[in-house]
Amino acid sequence: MTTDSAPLLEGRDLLQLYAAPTGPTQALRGVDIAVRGGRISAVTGPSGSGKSTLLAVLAMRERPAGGELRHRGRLVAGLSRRQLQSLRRREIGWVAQRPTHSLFPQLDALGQILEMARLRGVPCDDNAARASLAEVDLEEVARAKPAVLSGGEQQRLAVAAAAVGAPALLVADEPTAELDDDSAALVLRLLRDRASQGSAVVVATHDARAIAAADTVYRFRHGVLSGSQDAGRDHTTTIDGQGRLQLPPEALPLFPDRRVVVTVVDGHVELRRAE
Ligand SMILES: Nc1ncnc2c1ncn2[C@@H]1O[C@H](COP(=O)(O)OP(=O)(O)OP(=O)(O)O)[C@@H](O)[C@H]1O
Repeated sequence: MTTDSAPLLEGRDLLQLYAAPTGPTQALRGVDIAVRGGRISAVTGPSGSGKSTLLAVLAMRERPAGGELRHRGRLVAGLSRRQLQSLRRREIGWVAQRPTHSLFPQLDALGQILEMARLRGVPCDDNAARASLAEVDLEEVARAKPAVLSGGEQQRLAVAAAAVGAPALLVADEPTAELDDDSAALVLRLLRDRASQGSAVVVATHDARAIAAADTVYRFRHGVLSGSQDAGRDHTTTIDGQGRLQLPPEALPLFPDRRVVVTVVDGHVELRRAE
């Protein structure tokens, strides 16, 4: 398990470029990030802001065009293809934005779990695999292949498979996007369980349910990390006669132009940046 003092992954000045008809798109522009075991990190921001790109770089599916990524202190760029392949297979769980992209089309749900365990070198028999499916309420489709599952079932299966054996790094792109509240709660509980077993969990998300479940929220804008916030820090403040309140200093970078959308939900108030 990675402790708080030693990040599992450290990205410095990460840059990613993609070719586009109008010239290169800078999908990541100088991103610094440290990812630690035992925590859920949520990466959020508008569509096209670079969330998926960051996840692909952190999961070592893409090499950054610039900057450096270290894994347990070691430069990822210095790993051989074989080392990288073995690291990805054994230590990194990946849930693609389209869940079928991280599933084996020819295997049924039970087979997905067993195959992932085999690749990862984790002991797993049929009973253990069925227990993994039960965590996301998929026991009844144990013999179904991805093509016949609903979008939400595919998504839950992709998360369950990626989470087999609590990999050191578990990266999931929009893991709750297709899910109703009950299913989202199962997935978020599973992610929390793996974090408590030591996994560093990183999700890209627009989903308030996933953001609320995270320990740290990173906010992205135009490929730049515009702020981060640790959960669980309560601040007591007063509201004046006109309804004004003072935000804590660390909340201010979340509202660079000082415009805020205020929503009253279920007896509490949410503040978010006006887009
Ligand atoms: N393979 C690619 N080729 C070319 N451009 C790409 C590629 N992948 C991403 N981009 C561009 O890079 C930028 C960041 O995209 P990315 O998918 O990382 O954003 P995102 O925040 O995950 O968006 P969404 O919330 O819509 O999934 C966008 O401008 C996108 O068009």
